[in-house]
Amino acid sequence: MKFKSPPVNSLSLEFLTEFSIGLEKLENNRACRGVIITSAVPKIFSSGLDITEMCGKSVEHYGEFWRAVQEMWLRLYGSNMVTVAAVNGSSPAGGCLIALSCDYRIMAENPKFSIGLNEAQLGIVAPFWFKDTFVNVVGHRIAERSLQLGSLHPAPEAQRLGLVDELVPEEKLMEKAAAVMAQWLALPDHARQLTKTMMRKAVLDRLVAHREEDIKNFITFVSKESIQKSLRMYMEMLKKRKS
Ligand SMILES: CCCCC/C=C\CCC/C=C/CC(=O)SCCNC(=O)CCNC(=O)[C@H](O)C(C)(C)COP(=O)(O)OP(=O)(O)OC[C@H]1O[C@@H](n2cnc3c(N)ncnc32)[C@H](O)[C@@H]1OP(=O)(O)O
Repeated sequence: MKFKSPPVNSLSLEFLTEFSIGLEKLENNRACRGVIITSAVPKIFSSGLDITEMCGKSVEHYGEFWRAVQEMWLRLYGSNMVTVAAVNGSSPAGGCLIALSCDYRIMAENPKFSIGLNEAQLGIVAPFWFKDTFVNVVGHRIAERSLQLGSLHPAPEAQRLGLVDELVPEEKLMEKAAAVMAQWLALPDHARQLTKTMMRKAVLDRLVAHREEDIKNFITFVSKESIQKSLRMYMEMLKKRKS
C-alpha cells in the first residue's frame, strides 16, 4: 500500500476511512498474506493525524474522526497479515503509530527523516493505546522518556532505540522490505498468526473494551478551549516556519 495524499499524507477522516477499507479488503483476500506500507510522497511517510480535523469542528465530527482513528489501528495492529512499514520519510505522531503497528519497520537512513510520538510538543496527550503500542516496541523506559518529551528521533537514533528495526539506503528500501516479507512469509501462517495474536491481544482488547469511553475522552479533551488554542498555535507555527 502506498500512501499518496500530498502534501504530507496527513490522516484525514477520508484518508483513514480509505486506508481501513483497503486493509479490510486485503485481509479478506485469501491470496494476500502480507502488506508493505510505504509512501508515494517524497520525504514524508505520514505527518500524522490531520490537525484540521481536530480544530473548530463539531462534537459529532470529533466523534466520527476518532472512531476512524481507532478503526484504522484495530485493523492494522490486529491484522493477520504480515505487515512491514517501509518508512521513506518523516513520520510524526499518527504516522509513527502506523509504523509501530506493523510487524517490522525499515527506515531510509536519512538523518533528516524523523519519527516519534511528539503529541506532548503540540500540548496534547497520546492516548493509552498509542502508548501501549509504543511500549510493546521499545519498552517502558524509552517510551516514557520519549513520550514525556514528545521526541522526534532522527532515523539513526530511532534505530538505536529500537523504534525502527533497521536502516537502509533509500534506494534499497523496497528491495529490503520485500526480502523481510519473504522471510516472514516462509513460516506457516497459522503459527505466526496465533503468536502475533498472543503478543498483541491484551492491548487490542483494552481499546475494544473502552472504545466508547475513549471517544468521549477525546471529544472532551479536544473540545477544551485551551487544547483548541494549542492546536491553532501549532498550525500557525507550521505555516510560519514555511514562510
Ligand atoms: C487525558 C486524556 C487524553 C485523551 C486525548 C485523546 C487524544 C488526543 C491526542 C490526539 C493524537 C494526535 C496524534 C497526531 O497525529 S497529531 C499530528 C502531529 N503531527 C505533527 O506534529 C506533524 C506536523 N507537520 C510537520 O512537522 C511537517 O509538516 C512535516 C510532516 C515534517 C513536513 O514538513 P514539510 O515538508 O516542510 O511540509 P510543511 O510543514 O510545509 O507542510 C505542508 C502543508 O501541510 C500542512 N500540515 C503538515 N502537517 C499537518 C497535519 N498533521 N495536519 C494538517 N496539516 C498539516 C502544513 O500546515 C502545510 O500547509 P500549508 O501548505 O497550507 O501551509
